[in-house]
Amino acid sequence: MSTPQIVRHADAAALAEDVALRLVDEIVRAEADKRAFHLVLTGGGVGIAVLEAVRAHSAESGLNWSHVHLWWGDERFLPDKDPDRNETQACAALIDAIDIPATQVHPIPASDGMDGDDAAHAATRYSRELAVAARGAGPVPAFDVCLLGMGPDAHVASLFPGLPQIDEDEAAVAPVHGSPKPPPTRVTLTLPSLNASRQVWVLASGESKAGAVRLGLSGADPHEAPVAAVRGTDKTVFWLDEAAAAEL
Ligand SMILES: O=C1O[C@H](COP(=O)(O)O)[C@@H](O)[C@H](O)[C@H]1O
Repeated sequence: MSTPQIVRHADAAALAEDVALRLVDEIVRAEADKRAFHLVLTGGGVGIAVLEAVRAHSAESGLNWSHVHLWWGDERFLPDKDPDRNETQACAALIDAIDIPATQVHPIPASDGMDGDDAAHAATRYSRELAVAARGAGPVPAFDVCLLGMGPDAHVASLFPGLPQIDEDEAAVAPVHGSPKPPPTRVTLTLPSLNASRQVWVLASGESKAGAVRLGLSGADPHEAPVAAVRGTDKTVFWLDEAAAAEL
């Protein structure tokens, strides 16, 4: 488990641009090393802004996506193509514009998919897909980079303060009911899955996130501030703008 590093930028635009450039570097390095690159995507304002910036750099540089796998840290359990699904937003921001094999895009099932509106079944289905990709090396692949937006309440993925999923240590993926942020039903990777990532990148911009950033970096109880518990095996980076860093 790694000690968090902090990278500060003037504003959200500069933050998204820098994260996008670093991500492109990581993808290029994996290609040079001839290895697959497993990337966990996030929803939320900065997370989607990062994907838009990656799209621009991908087009400029002719980035090769053939070795990249895209996963999601959480999903709002809504029908396919619903504009509030993290997948729908990621497709509009990036995925529809890149040449990536469809079999390497791994969305969390929608509420009108094979499992109907049963979020528990959807979570089980996703954990099976992760296990297959891990090829026996564990319940999930060792993700190369895990992007995590963070709410003002210090939630990451769909691990919310006061909800039980933070303590889930067996299932790789969990259903969430009664989320304080709409929609109430979600599906989330659990803490052991997120923390199997080589690099965890927490993205936060704006003054509403300043208190949560402070908690995330000061050893707070993960039941009150789930962001305090996410750490990569090699590296953890909190990418902040000045407003989000104001209480450090
Ligand atoms: O609902 C969600 O919100 C968070 C953060 O969103 P933001 O707009 O406050 O940045 C995101 O991390 C999560 O993936 C998503 O489902």
